[in-house]
Amino acid sequence: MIQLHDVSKQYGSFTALHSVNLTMKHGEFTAILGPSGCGKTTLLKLLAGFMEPTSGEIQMDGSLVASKHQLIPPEKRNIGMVFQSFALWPHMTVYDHIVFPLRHHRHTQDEWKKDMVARVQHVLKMVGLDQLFDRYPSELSGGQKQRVALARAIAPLPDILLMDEPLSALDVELRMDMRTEIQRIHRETKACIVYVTHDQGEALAMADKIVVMNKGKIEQIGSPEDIYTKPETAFVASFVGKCNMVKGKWEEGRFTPRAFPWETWPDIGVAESLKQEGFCPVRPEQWAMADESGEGLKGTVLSVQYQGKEVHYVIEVEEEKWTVHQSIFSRRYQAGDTVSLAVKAAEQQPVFV
Ligand SMILES: Nc1ncnc2c1ncn2[C@@H]1O[C@H](COP(=O)(O)OP(=O)(O)OP(=O)(O)O)[C@@H](O)[C@H]1O
Repeated sequence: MIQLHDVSKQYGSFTALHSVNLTMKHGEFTAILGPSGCGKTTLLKLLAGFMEPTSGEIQMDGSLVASKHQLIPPEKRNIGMVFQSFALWPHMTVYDHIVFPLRHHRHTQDEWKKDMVARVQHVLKMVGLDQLFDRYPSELSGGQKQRVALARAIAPLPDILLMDEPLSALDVELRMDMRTEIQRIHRETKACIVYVTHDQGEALAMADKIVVMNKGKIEQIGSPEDIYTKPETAFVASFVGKCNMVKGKWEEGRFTPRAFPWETWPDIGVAESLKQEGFCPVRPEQWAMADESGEGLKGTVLSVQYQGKEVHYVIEVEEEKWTVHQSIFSRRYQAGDTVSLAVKAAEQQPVFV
């Protein structure tokens, strides 16, 4: 188990992390999600032991590994690391890359030290590279290089696997394949994975737990479903999935939009904190859209995009622009049409609330 207690990190006078409290359990897949510059890599570097916090403490399995006065270096922690840039050694073959950590990682099991060839073969099979053991990095594709980096990190079976945007250098299709691969490796190794990304799709698809960060602070911690369906702050609502933040007033479990005081909407699972701020976050797929004679708020279609399974509309409602997704089987509208928008009742919502 990893525990961060009130961890802050300053670079000179700039505070990159503000009093972070976080627990990551054995075998848990945690995604650290946030925009560029929010402090994700700083958090990962602290977990790896590349630097010490300015204040606060980090514990691993109950032992103090980092504080202002103490720092257990990376090689003494049972961790593996995978970076966006692969960081492979050009003069070493695939085989050499996997043997290296087995020789040097102080937590490698004795059994594997005795028969490293067998362990390398096993790990290369896990990542689908057993046929390419004698290739050099220059003879591999981007996806294969990332698999080598992954195999090198998991070979000594670390307790903790730290991954910093490991898929961002790969093309879209390969990224999808590698997501499945990483999930399988997680199941097989049962490592505690800390996965840094700014890609919400990646975090929602893979993680057991998502930590959403903004400006060096944690905004929300929760399961992918919780983060998506019950965002607690306006930032989380709009960063994780496109959310329309409708302003208004909550009274007796119903919401009245400020611009349309004659309307009231049901509670579709809105967090208390957002109710207090006077927001109703509505996901693009939570709108029911009808023609201008229908019930609800009136708006004008600004743009229409066909997306295969859905049609994405931007609707102008009282000078605000809202995003609305409708199934391709629903009635189609054109730019310039007047439409009616209502929030679907909870039982009609396409997502769990
Ligand atoms: N060594 C440093 N000295 C000064 N400021 C730094 C240093 N390293 C990072 N920062 C600043 O700290 C903040 C957090 O940086 P960090 O690299 O942790 O962000 P990030 O969320 O990983 O961003 P990205 O997704 O762009 O990699 C940024 O504003 C960055 O400019």
